[in-house]
Amino acid sequence: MPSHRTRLIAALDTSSYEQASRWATELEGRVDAIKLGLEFTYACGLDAVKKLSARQELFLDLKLHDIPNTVASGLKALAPIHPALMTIHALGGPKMIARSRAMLEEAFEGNDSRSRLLAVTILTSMNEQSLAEVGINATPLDEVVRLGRMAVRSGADGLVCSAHEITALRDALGDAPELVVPGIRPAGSSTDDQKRIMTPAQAARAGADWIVVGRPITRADDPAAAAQAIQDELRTAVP
Ligand SMILES: O=c1ccn([C@@H]2O[C@H](COP(=O)(O)O)[C@@H](O)[C@H]2O)c(=O)[nH]1
Repeated sequence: MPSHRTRLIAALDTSSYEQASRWATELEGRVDAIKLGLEFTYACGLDAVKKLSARQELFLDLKLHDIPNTVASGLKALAPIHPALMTIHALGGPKMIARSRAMLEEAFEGNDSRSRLLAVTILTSMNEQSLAEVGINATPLDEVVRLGRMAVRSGADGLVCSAHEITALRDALGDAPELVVPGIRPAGSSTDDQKRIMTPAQAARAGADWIVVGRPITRADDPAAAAQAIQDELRTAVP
């Protein structure tokens, strides 16, 4: 059983700067980082991302997926925001991942706190059937481990995966890659569009470095209390 602390990231998915700012304020001290993604960034822009992340650690989840030069150049443009974590899609392949990592090393010039590169494996909204729909005839588990090995070998600092794949990824890759885990649902909450889900406690016991929780926090009547309940669950899950 893992002994390290699983940290909580709140996904602030909204197109409203005021709403995101309210959540960030309410959640300060109750979450370990905030995640801003496509909705907020496209609607509010990168200056708003920078402003909102001034007080808290930032996971900038833009899931870049393009040819190697375009993705690496995109990351270079994002580097001045200095997110702790940024995402690209593992399916972009080894050259795209290697160029991205090299670009981050260059942009941060050996700075120990450079942004860390996460490769998204298989989205947690997909199951075996959805993989078959895009022509991948494999289980999510096998596909995540296959992509995870390739991504880490190519330079990813960590992976985005579901909690169901953590044990297999640790067996294959050891403790070093940072595993960031969305698809988290406290017992009894709506699954929404997520398919490969686990509770915060289950993900912590499996060894997640970070869990990502959006709607169970942001749609709660009291987001701060919802986040605190998840932190309490994480703390008691692992002795
Ligand atoms: O495979 C993935 C990759 C990223 N996400 C992101 O995490 C949050 C989850 O939000 P919930 O409201 O808790 O479902 C969301 O921002 C996704 O873009 C993911 O869910 N799965």
